[in-house]
Order: sequence, then structure tokens, then C-alpha cells
Amino acid sequence: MGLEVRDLCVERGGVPVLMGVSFDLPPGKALILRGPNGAGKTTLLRTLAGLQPALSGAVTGGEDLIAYASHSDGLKAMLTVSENLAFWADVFGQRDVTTALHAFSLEPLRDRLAGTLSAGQKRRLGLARMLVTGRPVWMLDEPTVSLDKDAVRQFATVVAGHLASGGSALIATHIDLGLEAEVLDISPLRAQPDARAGASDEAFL
Ligand SMILES: Nc1ncnc2c1ncn2[C@@H]1O[C@H](COP(=O)(O)OP(=O)(O)OP(=O)(O)O)[C@@H](O)[C@H]1O
Repeated sequence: MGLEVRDLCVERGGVPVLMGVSFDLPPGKALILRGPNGAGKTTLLRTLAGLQPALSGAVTGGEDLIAYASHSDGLKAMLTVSENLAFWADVFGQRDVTTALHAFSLEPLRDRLAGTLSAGQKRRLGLARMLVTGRPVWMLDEPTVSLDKDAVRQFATVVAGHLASGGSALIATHIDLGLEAEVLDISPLRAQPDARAGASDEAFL
């Protein structure tokens, strides 16, 4: 069984952002989330990952199965690369960090404090974190930001391996990862701004 999303309405700051989001994400499949800046990709991923409630609709098959990589890498600056991975492995009841270190060529950096890494190195570590969660459904928000070409290829290889082992992935990205994946364009699902509530941008004011 995979993730099933039906007629989901998601919000930011109390203002609807997307309405009528429906899709299936079966095991072994990737879905690429597309839409212009501000369309609601992050909001949708955060909602599916359980970081914020939906306004309405149904999500089934995601309970405790989702691992989410946000824009921020979620690293502990004062822990080393290995210690960061060990920390997250422990949180998810896993042990092995060597596979994750290897997948993103992090072995030479294993004893470096995460806070001293470059932006691309931090991103590689943040993505390696997904491999120590043991969770099958990956949600990735702009995963390739700061990655060089080799690291993008490395990331695509890791995702392909994850899919081949029965995992699935929902990926918000503006670039072509070379993965065989369907595309979900959320542009037409943008909620109409409520004249009384204002546009979602105004929720900042
Ligand atoms: N913390 C917040 N409070 C209120 N509104 C927000 C907040 N964060 C984002 N928004 C608004 O919600 C809408 C959807 O934003 P979201 O970040 O989900 O878009 P996105 O598709 O991920 O954009 P991008 O491609 O720029 O990352 C936008 O109008 C945005 O301005």
C-alpha cells in the first residue's frame, strides 16, 4: 500500500493555499512536485509530513512512514558528521550510518563538525539523513539546492536505489533529476484568495 491523498486543502497562516490536491504515491514510485515560487509546494510537503494540519481532505498510508527533508538541513552544528547521522539513526531506531556516509561521499568529512561544512556539504549530510531514517516514504523540498553536478547525480542514484527497494519519494524540485517519475503540477490547484482574509502573502503582515 502506498500514500493516498484525497481532496486535500492546505493552508499557511490560516489562509488556504491549495485546494483539491489528490494523488497516489505507490511503493517504488517517485512523483515530482512542480509549481512556481509561492505555489504551495513546501506547504503541501509540510502538511503531508505532519508538521501542520490540513484544512480538509484525507491522507492515508503515511502514518509513521514519512521522512521529510526540508529547506533547512536540520543539522547539529556542534556534532560531527558521523555523530549527526548516529543521532538521527538513534531517533529512528536505526544503527547503520556507514551506508549513508558512503552514499554521499562523506567518509573524508566524518569527523568534521557539521557547523564547519560548506553549504553543499551540509546539504549532502542533510540528504544522507534520509538513509538513516529507515522510512519508506521520502518527502524532499528542493533537495538539490547547493549541490554540484556530481552530488546531484549521487542524490539521483540514492533516490533510484530507494525506489528500487520499494520506497517512494515526493520531490519538490525545479531541475530534471533524470529519474523516471510522474509530475504533479500544483499550479491549477492554487486556492482563490478570500477577499475578506487576504492573500496568503498577507499573513506575514
Ligand atoms: N510562515 C508563513 N506564514 C504565512 N504564509 C506563508 C508562510 N510561508 C509561506 N507562506 C505563503 O504560503 C504560500 C505558499 O508558500 P510555499 O512556501 O508553500 O510555496 P512554494 O511553492 O514552496 O514556493 P518556493 O518555490 O518559493 O519554495 C505563499 O504565498 C507564501 O508566501
